[in-house]
Amino acid sequence: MAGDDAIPRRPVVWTIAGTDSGGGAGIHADTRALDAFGVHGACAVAAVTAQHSLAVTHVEPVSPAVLGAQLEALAADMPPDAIKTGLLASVENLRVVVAHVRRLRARFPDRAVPLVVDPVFGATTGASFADEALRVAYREELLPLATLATPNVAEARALVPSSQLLGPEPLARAWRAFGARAVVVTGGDSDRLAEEELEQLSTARLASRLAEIDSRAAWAHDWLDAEHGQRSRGWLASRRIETEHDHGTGCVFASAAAAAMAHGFVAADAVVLAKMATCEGLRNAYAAGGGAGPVAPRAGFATRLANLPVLNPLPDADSRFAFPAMPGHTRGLYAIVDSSAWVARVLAEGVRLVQLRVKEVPADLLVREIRAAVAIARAVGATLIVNDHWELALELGAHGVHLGQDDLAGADIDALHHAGLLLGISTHSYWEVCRARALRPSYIACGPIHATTLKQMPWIPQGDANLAYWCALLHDTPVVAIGGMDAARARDAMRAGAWAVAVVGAITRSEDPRAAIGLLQQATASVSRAAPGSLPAFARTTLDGSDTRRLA
Ligand SMILES: Cc1ncc(COP(=O)(O)OP(=O)(O)O)c(N)n1
Ligand SMILES: Cc1ncsc1CCOP(=O)(O)O
Repeated sequence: MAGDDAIPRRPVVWTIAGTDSGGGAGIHADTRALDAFGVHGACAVAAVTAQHSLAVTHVEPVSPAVLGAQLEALAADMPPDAIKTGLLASVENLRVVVAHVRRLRARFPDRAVPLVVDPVFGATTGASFADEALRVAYREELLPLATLATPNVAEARALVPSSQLLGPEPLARAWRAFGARAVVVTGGDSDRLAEEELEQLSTARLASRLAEIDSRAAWAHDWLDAEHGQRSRGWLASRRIETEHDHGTGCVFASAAAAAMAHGFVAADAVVLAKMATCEGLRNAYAAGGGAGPVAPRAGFATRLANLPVLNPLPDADSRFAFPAMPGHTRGLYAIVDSSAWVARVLAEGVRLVQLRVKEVPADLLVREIRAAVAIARAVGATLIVNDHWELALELGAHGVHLGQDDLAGADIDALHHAGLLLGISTHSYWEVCRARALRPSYIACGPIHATTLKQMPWIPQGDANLAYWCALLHDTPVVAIGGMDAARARDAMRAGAWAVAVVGAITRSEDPRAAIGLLQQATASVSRAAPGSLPAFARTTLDGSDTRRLA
């Protein structure tokens, strides 16, 4: 039957996994996660299990012919926007999946057909689902096709020889070497004191090590290692949700990531959304049977700030930073200019938040420019932010620093914090927002909101809907909107909830900068935020993960 044009087509996700007679894990958990993302879940049963909340009593793979028939039926009418594999239970079934993924990718060369591999080698209740032959087949045949693999620490170790003492970081590296494009090792915070370590610790060190373990235990950590033009690596941490009902957590997490990929997100962003959905699922988990009840994700998971993880290079989730709040007079127009002369010009028009963004000038000129800009801004009580050059900003007395994601690793965040500088950080997507939030900056810049001609960027413009979403989600941090702004767009951005609107070209490339500044000031002054009517359930992707050309 032809589709109704008024009803949007939902992305299709195939889950190829096992049934759970108890309704907690496997395909049942997958379906709950897929529903929460508004995708259509189709399923191919690879194995049937008899289980309840306390034990698995029987596991039987379906025949390769039965699995193949289901996949062929799906391929004929509802080809996938993403695939997730769970319990496959036999080498033969794994090979059926491999053949189908290869065939689909050959049939749709223009899209990635993302594959999320959730290796199910055993149940939390103790049953083993995999022998050595199946583990080898995962390593050699399925993982080389994976867009994302989501093992827990035990599963990750099961494929890596002599890995019993390896932590999530080297394990993820090893799995990427097997061919998985991105890996998240879940539950990587099982930071128990190993006996060897116990023997070596002095009494004084033991107390602080135990305190460290205790504070980490309040957080659930997963190690992310992904690449999509940029490398995103680090500990994704969210506050642990106390519940005994966590059956199906791994299935929900992996299916949620597949659903996010079906919406076009790259792996790093998909993993953040998956963690948010899993957190929501744990909040909403319930009892069914005598053991752990099922995790129950639901729509709206990505609108709750408490579900948003932070992304840190170290597994210490409690940020030791809290950068100063933006002064009240910085609300509204944020001019970005490339010389101290321009700083003087915009401040003369009444602008009170200005960024000096100077690229590629000799070091002595840079020092002169920053020093002059600081003096001009201080003379009129305006706030001067320096882009990139954090050491000079510190040394020469700027009010703050703006850093891009690529600048974060090289900057001495402790020194900036200690000196009481304002800190702004650029973000363009979920994982970047998580990384920025780990530092509790003074503001988070979201961009590009509209297409910009200032520089080439890989990101799809976010638009006002994303901006409104970010402003609502990040309600504890001022959001600065940037990218392709003019007066009308600046007003819309303020209505969407932005603290300030950053503008480059509409000022510095204007034929009449004075008039342009006047219009921008009017547009950003005392605009009240629109009532949050229909905010999106989650932000639209800014890096199209379904586009194989970008991923290559
Ligand atoms: C307010 C604001 N937002 C974003 C940027 C961009 O910074 P960055 O990502 O470091 O890119 P460059 O400006 O260095 O090209 C900014 N400067 N200011
Ligand atoms: C640096 C930067 N980061 C995101 S968009 C952008 C460019 C903003 O310039 P313009 O206001 O001219 O579009």
